[in-house]
Amino acid sequence: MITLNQLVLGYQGRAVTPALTGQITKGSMTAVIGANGTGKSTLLKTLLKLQVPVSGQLRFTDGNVPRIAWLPQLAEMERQFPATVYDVVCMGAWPVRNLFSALNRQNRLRIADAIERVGLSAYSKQPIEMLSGGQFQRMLFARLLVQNAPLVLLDEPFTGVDSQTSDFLMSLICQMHQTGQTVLAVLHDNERVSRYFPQVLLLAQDHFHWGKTAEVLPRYSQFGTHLVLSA
Ligand SMILES: Nc1ncnc2c1ncn2[C@@H]1O[C@H](COP(=O)(O)OP(=O)(O)OP(=O)(O)O)[C@@H](O)[C@H]1O
Repeated sequence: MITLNQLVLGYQGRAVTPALTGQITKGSMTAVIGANGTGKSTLLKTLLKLQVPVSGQLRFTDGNVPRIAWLPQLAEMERQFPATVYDVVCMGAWPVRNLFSALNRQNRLRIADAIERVGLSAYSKQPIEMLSGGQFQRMLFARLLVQNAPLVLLDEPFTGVDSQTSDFLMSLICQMHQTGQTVLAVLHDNERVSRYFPQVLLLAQDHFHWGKTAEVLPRYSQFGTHLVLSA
Protein backbone atom coordinates (compact mmCIF):
# COMPACT_ATOMS: atom_id res chain seq x y z
CA MET A 1 0.00 0.00 0.00
CA ILE A 2 2.81 2.43 0.96
CA THR A 3 6.55 2.18 0.34
CA LEU A 4 9.11 4.26 2.21
CA ASN A 5 12.47 4.49 0.49
CA GLN A 6 15.28 6.19 2.43
CA LEU A 7 12.61 8.53 3.77
CA VAL A 8 13.92 11.13 6.22
CA LEU A 9 11.24 12.95 8.20
CA GLY A 10 11.59 16.40 9.68
CA TYR A 11 10.74 20.08 9.67
CA GLN A 12 12.11 22.89 7.50
CA GLY A 13 14.85 20.64 6.18
CA ARG A 14 15.93 19.49 9.67
CA ALA A 15 15.83 15.69 10.04
CA VAL A 16 14.16 14.16 13.09
CA THR A 17 14.46 10.51 11.98
CA PRO A 18 17.05 8.28 10.31
CA ALA A 19 16.38 7.30 6.68
CA LEU A 20 13.44 4.89 6.81
CA THR A 21 12.98 2.10 4.31
CA GLY A 22 10.10 -0.36 4.46
CA GLN A 23 6.54 -1.11 3.47
CA ILE A 24 3.13 -0.70 5.01
CA THR A 25 1.27 -3.53 3.35
CA LYS A 26 -2.45 -3.53 2.65
CA GLY A 27 -4.42 -4.93 5.58
CA SER A 28 -1.47 -4.81 8.00
CA MET A 29 -1.64 -3.63 11.59
CA THR A 30 1.51 -1.86 12.76
CA ALA A 31 2.45 -0.17 16.03
CA VAL A 32 4.85 2.77 15.84
CA ILE A 33 6.86 2.92 19.04
CA GLY A 34 9.90 4.75 20.40
CA ALA A 35 10.96 7.38 22.91
CA ASN A 36 9.48 10.89 22.97
CA GLY A 37 10.55 13.08 20.08
CA THR A 38 11.71 10.27 17.76
CA GLY A 39 9.29 11.28 15.01
CA LYS A 40 6.28 8.99 15.48
CA SER A 41 3.66 11.73 15.03
CA THR A 42 5.75 13.27 12.27
CA LEU A 43 5.52 9.97 10.37
CA LEU A 44 1.72 10.04 10.52
CA LYS A 45 1.63 13.70 9.46
CA THR A 46 3.95 12.93 6.55
CA LEU A 47 1.69 10.07 5.40
CA LEU A 48 -1.21 12.54 5.57
CA LYS A 49 0.85 14.97 3.47
CA LEU A 50 0.59 17.59 6.21
CA GLN A 51 4.41 17.50 6.39
CA VAL A 52 6.94 17.39 3.58
CA PRO A 53 9.77 14.85 4.02
CA VAL A 54 13.33 16.14 4.25
CA SER A 55 14.52 13.59 1.66
CA GLY A 56 13.75 10.18 0.20
CA GLN A 57 10.59 8.82 -1.37
CA LEU A 58 7.13 8.01 -0.14
CA ARG A 59 5.15 6.00 -2.70
CA PHE A 60 1.53 4.92 -2.60
CA THR A 61 0.67 1.80 -4.61
CA ASP A 62 -0.34 2.74 -8.16
CA GLY A 63 0.22 6.38 -7.19
CA ASN A 64 -3.21 6.45 -5.55
CA VAL A 65 -3.37 8.03 -2.10
CA PRO A 66 -6.12 6.08 -0.30
CA ARG A 67 -8.76 7.72 1.85
CA ILE A 68 -7.17 8.13 5.26
CA ALA A 69 -8.85 8.36 8.67
CA TRP A 70 -6.70 10.12 11.26
CA LEU A 71 -7.04 10.23 15.01
CA PRO A 72 -4.73 13.04 16.17
CA GLN A 73 -3.25 13.22 19.66
CA LEU A 74 -5.86 14.31 22.18
CA ALA A 75 -3.78 17.41 22.99
CA GLU A 76 -4.23 18.61 19.40
CA MET A 77 -8.03 18.43 19.56
CA GLU A 78 -10.23 21.49 20.05
CA ARG A 79 -12.57 20.51 22.88
CA GLN A 80 -14.39 23.81 23.27
CA PHE A 81 -15.75 23.78 19.72
CA PRO A 82 -19.54 24.37 19.77
CA ALA A 83 -20.66 21.02 18.35
CA THR A 84 -22.60 17.99 19.52
CA VAL A 85 -21.47 14.36 19.50
CA TYR A 86 -23.72 13.78 16.48
CA ASP A 87 -22.15 16.74 14.59
CA VAL A 88 -18.64 15.40 15.09
CA VAL A 89 -19.51 11.82 14.13
CA CYS A 90 -21.33 13.18 11.03
CA MET A 91 -18.03 14.63 9.83
CA GLY A 92 -16.92 11.05 9.15
CA ALA A 93 -19.42 10.95 6.27
CA TRP A 94 -18.00 14.05 4.54
CA PRO A 95 -15.72 12.24 2.10
CA VAL A 96 -18.68 10.35 0.63
CA ARG A 97 -21.21 13.13 0.42
CA ASN A 98 -21.38 16.70 -0.72
CA LEU A 99 -20.45 19.01 2.14
CA PHE A 100 -23.69 20.97 1.88
CA SER A 101 -26.08 18.21 0.92
CA ALA A 102 -28.41 16.56 3.43
CA LEU A 103 -27.40 13.17 4.79
CA ASN A 104 -29.24 10.37 3.09
CA ARG A 105 -30.99 7.65 5.08
CA GLN A 106 -28.13 5.18 4.63
CA ASN A 107 -25.60 7.65 6.08
CA ARG A 108 -27.91 8.58 8.95
CA LEU A 109 -28.20 4.89 9.84
CA ARG A 110 -24.40 4.44 9.64
CA ILE A 111 -23.88 7.40 11.97
CA ALA A 112 -26.49 6.19 14.48
CA ASP A 113 -25.00 2.68 14.34
CA ALA A 114 -21.46 4.00 14.99
CA ILE A 115 -22.63 6.11 17.94
CA GLU A 116 -24.39 3.07 19.35
CA ARG A 117 -21.34 0.83 18.86
CA VAL A 118 -19.22 3.14 21.02
CA GLY A 119 -21.95 3.34 23.67
CA LEU A 120 -22.81 7.03 23.24
CA SER A 121 -26.41 6.85 22.02
CA ALA A 122 -27.63 8.66 25.14
CA TYR A 123 -25.10 11.46 24.52
CA SER A 124 -25.81 12.08 20.85
CA LYS A 125 -27.11 15.62 21.38
CA GLN A 126 -24.60 16.47 24.12
CA PRO A 127 -22.16 19.36 23.46
CA ILE A 128 -18.68 17.86 23.13
CA GLU A 129 -17.21 20.13 25.82
CA MET A 130 -19.32 18.19 28.37
CA LEU A 131 -17.77 14.81 27.57
CA SER A 132 -15.22 13.04 29.76
CA GLY A 133 -11.87 12.09 28.20
CA GLY A 134 -13.04 8.53 27.58
CA GLN A 135 -16.36 9.64 26.06
CA PHE A 136 -14.55 12.11 23.82
CA GLN A 137 -12.27 9.36 22.50
CA ARG A 138 -15.26 7.02 21.97
CA MET A 139 -16.88 9.80 19.91
CA LEU A 140 -13.75 10.12 17.76
CA PHE A 141 -13.75 6.36 17.24
CA ALA A 142 -17.38 6.56 16.11
CA ARG A 143 -16.23 9.10 13.51
CA LEU A 144 -13.49 6.66 12.40
CA LEU A 145 -16.12 3.92 12.05
CA VAL A 146 -18.28 6.17 9.86
CA GLN A 147 -15.25 7.13 7.75
CA ASN A 148 -14.48 3.45 7.12
CA ALA A 149 -11.25 4.51 5.37
CA PRO A 150 -8.85 1.95 3.88
CA LEU A 151 -5.97 3.45 5.93
CA VAL A 152 -6.41 4.34 9.61
CA LEU A 153 -3.75 6.38 11.43
CA LEU A 154 -4.04 6.55 15.22
CA ASP A 155 -1.81 8.82 17.31
CA GLU A 156 -1.73 7.60 20.91
CA PRO A 157 -5.39 6.49 20.94
CA PHE A 158 -5.39 5.54 24.64
CA THR A 159 -3.91 8.70 26.14
CA GLY A 160 -6.16 10.13 28.85
CA VAL A 161 -8.49 7.13 28.66
CA ASP A 162 -9.24 4.68 31.50
CA SER A 163 -8.18 1.05 31.10
CA GLN A 164 -11.70 -0.30 30.54
CA THR A 165 -12.32 2.17 27.71
CA SER A 166 -8.82 1.48 26.32
CA ASP A 167 -9.66 -2.24 26.14
CA PHE A 168 -12.92 -1.43 24.40
CA LEU A 169 -11.24 0.90 21.88
CA MET A 170 -8.57 -1.76 21.30
CA SER A 171 -11.32 -4.22 20.37
CA LEU A 172 -12.64 -1.69 17.83
CA ILE A 173 -9.16 -1.35 16.33
CA CYS A 174 -8.97 -5.15 16.00
CA GLN A 175 -12.35 -5.14 14.27
CA MET A 176 -11.12 -2.50 11.79
CA HIS A 177 -8.11 -4.70 11.04
CA GLN A 178 -10.27 -7.81 10.70
CA THR A 179 -12.49 -6.08 8.14
CA GLY A 180 -9.44 -5.33 5.98
CA GLN A 181 -8.53 -1.78 7.00
CA THR A 182 -4.81 -1.03 7.27
CA VAL A 183 -3.96 0.28 10.73
CA LEU A 184 -0.91 2.25 11.87
CA ALA A 185 -0.97 3.31 15.53
CA VAL A 186 1.48 5.27 17.67
CA LEU A 187 1.58 3.60 21.07
CA HIS A 188 3.54 3.75 24.30
CA ASP A 189 2.04 0.62 25.84
CA ASN A 190 4.41 -2.23 24.93
CA GLU A 191 2.25 -4.93 26.48
CA ARG A 192 -0.64 -3.99 24.24
CA VAL A 193 1.72 -3.79 21.26
CA SER A 194 3.03 -7.30 21.78
CA ARG A 195 -0.46 -8.66 22.37
CA TYR A 196 -2.34 -7.12 19.46
CA PHE A 197 0.01 -5.72 16.81
CA PRO A 198 1.64 -8.21 14.40
CA GLN A 199 4.06 -5.54 13.05
CA VAL A 200 6.19 -2.92 14.80
CA LEU A 201 8.14 0.08 13.62
CA LEU A 202 10.51 1.14 16.37
CA LEU A 203 11.95 4.61 15.90
CA ALA A 204 15.09 5.85 17.61
CA GLN A 205 17.19 8.92 16.96
CA ASP A 206 19.76 7.27 14.72
CA HIS A 207 18.28 3.88 13.83
CA PHE A 208 15.01 2.05 13.40
CA HIS A 209 13.70 -1.50 13.44
CA TRP A 210 10.72 -2.58 11.42
CA GLY A 211 9.30 -6.08 11.31
CA LYS A 212 7.33 -8.73 13.10
CA THR A 213 6.57 -7.73 16.68
CA ALA A 214 7.71 -11.12 17.97
CA GLU A 215 11.13 -10.48 16.43
CA VAL A 216 11.60 -6.76 17.11
CA LEU A 217 10.33 -6.40 20.69
CA PRO A 218 12.41 -9.12 22.38
CA ARG A 219 15.57 -7.33 21.24
CA TYR A 220 14.73 -4.52 23.60
CA SER A 221 14.64 -4.42 27.36
CA GLN A 222 11.70 -2.61 28.81
CA PHE A 223 11.84 -0.11 31.60
CA GLY A 224 8.33 1.12 32.31
CA THR A 225 7.01 2.49 29.03
CA HIS A 226 10.48 3.14 27.60
CA LEU A 227 12.29 0.85 25.25
CA VAL A 228 16.04 0.54 25.62
CA LEU A 229 18.24 -1.26 23.13
CA SER A 230 19.83 -4.33 24.66
CA ALA A 231 23.33 -5.22 23.51
N1 LIG B 1 5.93 21.80 13.83
C1 LIG B 1 7.18 21.47 14.21
N2 LIG B 1 8.23 22.24 13.83
C2 LIG B 1 9.49 21.90 14.17
N3 LIG B 1 9.81 20.81 14.90
C3 LIG B 1 8.81 20.01 15.30
C4 LIG B 1 7.43 20.29 14.97
N4 LIG B 1 6.66 19.31 15.50
C5 LIG B 1 7.49 18.46 16.14
N5 LIG B 1 8.78 18.88 16.02
C6 LIG B 1 9.97 18.20 16.56
O1 LIG B 1 10.18 17.01 15.82
C7 LIG B 1 10.63 15.96 16.69
C8 LIG B 1 9.71 14.75 16.55
O2 LIG B 1 8.41 15.14 17.02
P1 LIG B 1 7.20 14.12 17.06
O3 LIG B 1 6.03 14.83 17.64
O4 LIG B 1 7.04 13.48 15.73
O5 LIG B 1 7.76 13.03 18.09
P2 LIG B 1 7.00 11.79 18.75
O6 LIG B 1 7.88 10.60 18.58
O7 LIG B 1 5.61 11.69 18.21
O8 LIG B 1 6.99 12.24 20.28
P3 LIG B 1 5.94 11.95 21.46
O9 LIG B 1 6.07 10.50 21.81
O10 LIG B 1 6.44 12.84 22.56
O11 LIG B 1 4.57 12.34 20.96
C9 LIG B 1 10.69 16.55 18.10
O12 LIG B 1 12.02 16.95 18.35
C10 LIG B 1 9.77 17.76 18.00
O13 LIG B 1 10.21 18.77 18.89
